[in-house]
Amino acid sequence: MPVVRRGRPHLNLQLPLTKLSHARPPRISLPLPPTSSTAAATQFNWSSSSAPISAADLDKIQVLGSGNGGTVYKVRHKETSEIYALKIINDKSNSNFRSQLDTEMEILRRTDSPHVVKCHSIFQNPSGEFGIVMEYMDSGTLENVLKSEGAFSESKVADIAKKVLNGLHYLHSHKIVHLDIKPANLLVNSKMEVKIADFGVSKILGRTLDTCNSFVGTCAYMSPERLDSLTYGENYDGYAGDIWSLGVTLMELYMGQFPLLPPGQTPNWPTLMCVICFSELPSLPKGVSDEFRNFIDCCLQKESSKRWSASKLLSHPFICKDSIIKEP
Ligand SMILES: Nc1ncnc2c1ncn2[C@@H]1O[C@H](COP(=O)(O)OP(=O)(O)OP(=O)(O)O)[C@@H](O)[C@H]1O
Repeated sequence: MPVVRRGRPHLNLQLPLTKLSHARPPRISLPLPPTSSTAAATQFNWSSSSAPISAADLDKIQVLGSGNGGTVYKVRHKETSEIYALKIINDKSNSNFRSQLDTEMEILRRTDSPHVVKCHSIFQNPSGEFGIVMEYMDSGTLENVLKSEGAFSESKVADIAKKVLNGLHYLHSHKIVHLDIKPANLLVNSKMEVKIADFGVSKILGRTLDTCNSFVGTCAYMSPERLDSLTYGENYDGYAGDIWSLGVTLMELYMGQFPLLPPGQTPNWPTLMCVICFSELPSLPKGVSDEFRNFIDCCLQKESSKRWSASKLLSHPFICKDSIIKEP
């Protein structure tokens, strides 16, 4: 793969528009079961062992990273020696923050898919901090793998696409929209499993055809209808928004750099807006298969209704063509 990852722009943009802040979103009404009280969040446990995991059961080994939501540690269970990732979140006692945190925890509680990072337990410390005990993904994020190993081959991108699409199909069929699909939110392990993580801005929709109106997520991966609410209106199809973000993500994995801007160009709001909403999108370089090119076209349709759904994309020849592309 000749593409070298050069001058990748910083993608977590700080925008002057309050609507596009990467911070947790404004309060949203969600059709959640009655679990949003602190008592409900105090202790949840999914592990097969009967005893719930709490902070006292875990030794911190190292910090894995920190984001807007909190700090993630690699931890070891004192009794079983099992390794987990523990996300510690301070309850900021802010209703918007708390509402979205409840959603994130509710999604983690509800989901059980090999393509979504597994949550084993959620607890709350007496100090008010929340702890989310997740499966540990030992190769980190796809963003980090890209940084350290460079661009992926087409067949690897197809494999990743299939895994992420399975995860999105699972989420979408459970009426969950992720809203922040990007390499930094896709975790990998040494078995080459790829799992969707970080539901910090996600939503649970009441009905399949519900639309979204939250303006959070990482804007470089946002679809035209999310970026340009003046033209497209305030409501959008969050499912189709996730498919757009997947298309940008897969192009980035193949090209080794953020694909919608020339190498080295720092993304800023007007440039992204021009490229994503008003210009012809940059395409994949020469040499890729027709199936790959067509797959990306199906994801990056500017009109959201023309984008393929996750379930339809799972039958696209790019995903089902193991026999066509062979690793050298
Ligand atoms: N289950 C996990 N296994 C291994 N590493 C993880 C796991 N979850 C998170 N990490 C690491 O911790 C980092 C921080 O994750 P976190 O979800 O808190 O924030 P983020 O995605 O970077 O930011 P934000 O929440 O602001 O979007 C990730 O970038 C990743 O490197």
